[in-house]
Amino acid sequence: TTTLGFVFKEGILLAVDSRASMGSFLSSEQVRKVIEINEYLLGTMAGGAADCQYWLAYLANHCRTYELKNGSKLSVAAASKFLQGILIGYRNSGLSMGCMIAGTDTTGQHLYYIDNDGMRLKGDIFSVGSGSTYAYGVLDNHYRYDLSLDEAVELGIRAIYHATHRDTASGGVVRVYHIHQDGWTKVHDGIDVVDLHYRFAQQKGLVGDGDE
Ligand SMILES: C#CCCCC(=O)N[C@@H](Cc1ccccc1)C(=O)N[C@@H](CC(C)C)B(O)O
Repeated sequence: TTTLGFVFKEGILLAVDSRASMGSFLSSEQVRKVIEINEYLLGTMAGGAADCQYWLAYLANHCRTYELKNGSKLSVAAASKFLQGILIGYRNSGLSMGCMIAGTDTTGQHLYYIDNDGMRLKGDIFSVGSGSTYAYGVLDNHYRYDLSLDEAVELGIRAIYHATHRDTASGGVVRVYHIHQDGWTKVHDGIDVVDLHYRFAQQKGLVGDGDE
């Protein structure tokens, strides 16, 4: 998996791949690694598919229950802290989860990283998953706070593409979400990384894919 998120002047950009694997076996190219917790919160998944799916759905349920009971929404900080509390409770029990919780609330847009150790970090740029080192190479090189939405989308796509090219556990399609003050918008629901490969190869003037 390669997932990434960064804060920029127009909000937060999230981009993920869609591959699931079990060792060298490719179990899916269509996983949805961004969970739409509600219209103002998104979660990303990396690590154990079952662990991520279950606990992010559990968080979504908690957010909805809280809203119905209290007539107000949980902040991004509170929602991410709730997940952290669960993972702390299951420390050393074998959960494998590297998640981001990103969203908008009355104080603006916020991005958190949470993992199975119970680590919770607020930040401006994260990449999580087996391909994250490759994505950071692209992100750390080209990130600017002042990116326009189109530039941010382009950067997210490129960073995920390069990670899927080098990391065998990442691949499939790229999904991109934009979080802004009114909630989130799905920008791309599945760009095939093979198409991106040949598009970028063309731009580089590589006729084939480099191994003629
Ligand atoms: C579909 C299916 C089976 C998925 C098995 C399964 O969880 N694979 C994991 C890798 C893993 C993790 C821990 C133990 C073993 C195997 C996987 O593909 N994780 C990706 C993200 C999830 C959300 C799809 B990514 O992190 O590579």
